[in-house]
Amino acid sequence: MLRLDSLSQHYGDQLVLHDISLTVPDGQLLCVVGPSGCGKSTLLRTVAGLLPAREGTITIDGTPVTGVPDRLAVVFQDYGRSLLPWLTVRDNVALPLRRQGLRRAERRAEAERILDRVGLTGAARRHPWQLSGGMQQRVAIARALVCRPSLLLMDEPFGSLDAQTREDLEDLLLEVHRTDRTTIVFVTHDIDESVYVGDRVVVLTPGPGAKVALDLPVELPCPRDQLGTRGLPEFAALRTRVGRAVRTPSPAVRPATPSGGPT
Ligand SMILES: Nc1ncnc2c1ncn2[C@@H]1O[C@H](COP(=O)(O)OP(=O)(O)OP(=O)(O)O)[C@@H](O)[C@H]1O
Repeated sequence: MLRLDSLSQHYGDQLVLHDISLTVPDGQLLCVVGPSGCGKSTLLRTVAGLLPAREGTITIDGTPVTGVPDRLAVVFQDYGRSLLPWLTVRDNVALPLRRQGLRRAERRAEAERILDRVGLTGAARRHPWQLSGGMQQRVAIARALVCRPSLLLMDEPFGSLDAQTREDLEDLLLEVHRTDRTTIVFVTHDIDESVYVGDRVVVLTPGPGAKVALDLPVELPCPRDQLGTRGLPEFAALRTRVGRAVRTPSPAVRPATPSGGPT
């Protein structure tokens, strides 16, 4: 379980996040949305242990986050810079396995297994620059999954992809999540995307000093379907609530209880 207690964050004297408390139960896919510049990426960087919390605490299964936690993986929007161009796709994906002491053949076999899973069978020997943007982001997702993370942080991972590729990768993410039940914190500025992929959507107020404006369970039927789910009246109602919260921030609300598990 990921838990944020009264978390505040600053850059120098600039207050970015103020008094954020959230509990994310194991296996939940939590989406975080909010106006540009409110501090969504800062929140993820703090949870990832890349920035020390200025005030408050973050714990994972009761252990305080004081550096980059074990079994954490992060996927960023900028796949072009996160993959190493001189390595093959397979070796990019296998890279995190070096720390686990596996032999090269074992690392490669595991990487190929994950590549099959993300729909990149046959791409193992190519280089990232020989792939489309969507394929490169699939490689980045495969690399994040190869160590079987217990917590996956995603920072606008599909933000620079075209609409069709984005939908394909949203469905890939949902499929992976349905199978692995990894806890995922997914930052997006896309309100529809947050409702489509999330078990729960948290909206932050504009900064400085962003707080939780809305904490909303998403109780849409699973498995989700791009046309069917987005056509549901419940989807439209949730999207409207999230959209209103993004545009007209309401006073901070109490966080959802841990019992609000995955749908
Ligand atoms: N390394 C940094 N040093 C100083 N200020 C920073 C740094 N990174 C971000 N900021 C500032 O902190 C605030 C929050 O930035 P952050 O990137 O977390 O917001 P965001 O909600 O993810 O934005 P966007 O939706 O546009 O990606 C902004 O005012 C930004 O300018």
